[in-house]
Amino acid sequence: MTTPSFVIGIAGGTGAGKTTVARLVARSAGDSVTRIPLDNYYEDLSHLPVAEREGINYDHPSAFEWELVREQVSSLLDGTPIEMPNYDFEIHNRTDETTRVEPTDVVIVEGIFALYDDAIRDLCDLRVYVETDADVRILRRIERDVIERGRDLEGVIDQYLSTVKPMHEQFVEPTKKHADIIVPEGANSVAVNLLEERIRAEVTGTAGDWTRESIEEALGERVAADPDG
Ligand SMILES: Nc1ncnc2c1ncn2[C@@H]1O[C@H](COP(=O)(O)OP(=O)(O)O)[C@@H](O)[C@H]1O
Ligand SMILES: Nc1ccn([C@@H]2O[C@H](COP(=O)(O)O)[C@@H](O)[C@H]2O)c(=O)n1
Repeated sequence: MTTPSFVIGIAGGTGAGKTTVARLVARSAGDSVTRIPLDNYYEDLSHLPVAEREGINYDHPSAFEWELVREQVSSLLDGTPIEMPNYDFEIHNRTDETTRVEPTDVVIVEGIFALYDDAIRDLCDLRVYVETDADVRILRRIERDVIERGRDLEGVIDQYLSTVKPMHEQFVEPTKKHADIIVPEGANSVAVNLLEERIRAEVTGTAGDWTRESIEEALGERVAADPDG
């Protein structure tokens, strides 16, 4: 394993296709990639009855245990395994089990707020925002929440209008400005192939960042010095 790992943050609205992109990209790199879904880091709400947990705003940044996210991503980058929490959407809480995650060459942090927290964003080497129209996202979400997350149609619509949509506009969408790459629609084969290529280069040690010297070499001409450098 290379140390430090290469960290990719994949953000975007609910239903945009973040998980799909992360899974497709991770699939091609096998054991060299670890996926850290931010959903696993919703605050532990065991002290609240289920009925009260149903009413929580899960689209506000304060719903997440950021300290634990920072601590666990940093541990992986230091080469230390973590016990990642597991989340159950049907009971709106973590389960009693955790998943042991070993450090790997590439770590993908994925979730609506993957580009929100300054510290997590700073740990990312590549920041991706998956952008999909709101109407497509809500249609995808209705299907997924009813089939996979034990929700009913009325509940999904109420939640969308009361919290998901306004929080997306206030907190999620503005993080797009931090992205290096914007991926349209989710499973976009061109974007997924490019990300796979980049991961392959990281894993095989053939990736490189532009430096003034390498830009000059590529362009065959002198470039202005970086005022910060
Ligand atoms: N390009 C695409 N075209 C059609 N459906 C897609 C595409 N990308 C993702 N999906 C589907 O959209 C749904 C939501 O995707 P998911 O990755 O779970 O979104 P997110 O993690 O952003 O909430 C899934 O059923 C997924 O298969
Ligand atoms: N108990 C919960 C926790 C979260 N949500 C919703 O999940 C969405 C984020 O997950 P995506 O896979 O869609 O990115 C977020 O919009 C929360 O509203 C929930 O419904 N219940």
